[in-house]
Amino acid sequence: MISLKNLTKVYGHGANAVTVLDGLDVEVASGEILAVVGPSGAGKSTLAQCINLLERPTSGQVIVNGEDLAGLPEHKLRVARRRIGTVFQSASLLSRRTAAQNIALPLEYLGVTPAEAKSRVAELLDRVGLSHRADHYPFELSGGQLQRVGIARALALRPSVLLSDEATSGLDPETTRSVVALLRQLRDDLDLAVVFITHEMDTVLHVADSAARLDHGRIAEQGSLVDLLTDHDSALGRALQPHLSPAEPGAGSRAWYVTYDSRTVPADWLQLVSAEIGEPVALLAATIQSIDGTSTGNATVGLRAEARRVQRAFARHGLRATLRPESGPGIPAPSGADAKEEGQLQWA
Ligand SMILES: Nc1ncnc2c1ncn2[C@@H]1O[C@H](COP(=O)(O)OP(=O)(O)OP(=O)(O)O)[C@@H](O)[C@H]1O
Repeated sequence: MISLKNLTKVYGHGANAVTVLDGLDVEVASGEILAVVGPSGAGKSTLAQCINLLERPTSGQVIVNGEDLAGLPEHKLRVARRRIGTVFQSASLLSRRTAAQNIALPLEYLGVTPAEAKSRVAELLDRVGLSHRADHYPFELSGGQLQRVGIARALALRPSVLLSDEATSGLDPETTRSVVALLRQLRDDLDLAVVFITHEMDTVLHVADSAARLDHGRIAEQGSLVDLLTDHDSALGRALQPHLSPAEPGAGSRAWYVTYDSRTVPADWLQLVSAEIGEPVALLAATIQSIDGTSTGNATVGLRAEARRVQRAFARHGLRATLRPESGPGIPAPSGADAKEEGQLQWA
């Protein structure tokens, strides 16, 4: 497991000081993949460098298996760093070495005997599905294969933490899927704590168990994927949902944005809500996925019924509905009790 406590990184001094990471508290258990997302300049690369101690944090702790690595003197840090394997965006392999020789590098630095290194490399190549490419040079490998070699090399010294710094960025969707599947397999087989830093939101849904959003050097939000996706008010949860372009509601109907607000939404909620409100629910857009066996998702639906009735019906089945702001124009304004109620509603 890895935990970051009050992790802070300041570049420069005095009037030129820039606080790039500002008191981060993050914990990743063994067997968990945490995705860290955030816009450009949020501090993701700096975080990666502080986690693998290529940069010393200005203050705070990087605790791996109970020991604070950030506080270690340089000579001890070299050894302690082995507990964290890093996979970079481009696998950065040595071009004159074969896949097997690249994977062997960390073992050579450590002074492992050639026989031991050979057997460990063979085991790692097998783990990443590249035994048949052992003697190939980087220029003979595809982007996905290069990343697999990078992953094998990162695992050579049996780390307990794997740091993936934009490791799937720039790969095509199919290759990304296969690298993601490999990371999940390794997480399970080796009980790794994985920190997966990315700017690609759609990859997060496929790879992570939990996610944290970094913004201006602070953790703006974090939680398990299911919690984030079933939290109607979570900006990160909403950003993780695939982007949809809903159809227009019919004349006289209003568009409602509906999210799964519980882990126990019945599969036939559409029929149930429709029966309860007493009118057919028009489905304008929807995305539903299963995360760890829990259904999550959102839908945009069109309904004529008055607001409170709609919200109650959805809430009874573990869903939360808010009127979409764009449903206003062209749609008759609510009157009477409806208008009063809707003044109290939160726009999606
Ligand atoms: N060595 C440095 N000295 C001063 N400022 C730095 C240094 N390294 C990074 N920064 C600043 O820290 C902030 C965060 O940079 P960082 O590269 O960590 O962000 P990022 O989230 O990885 O961005 P991107 O997704 O564009 O790579 C930026 O404002 C950057 O200018």
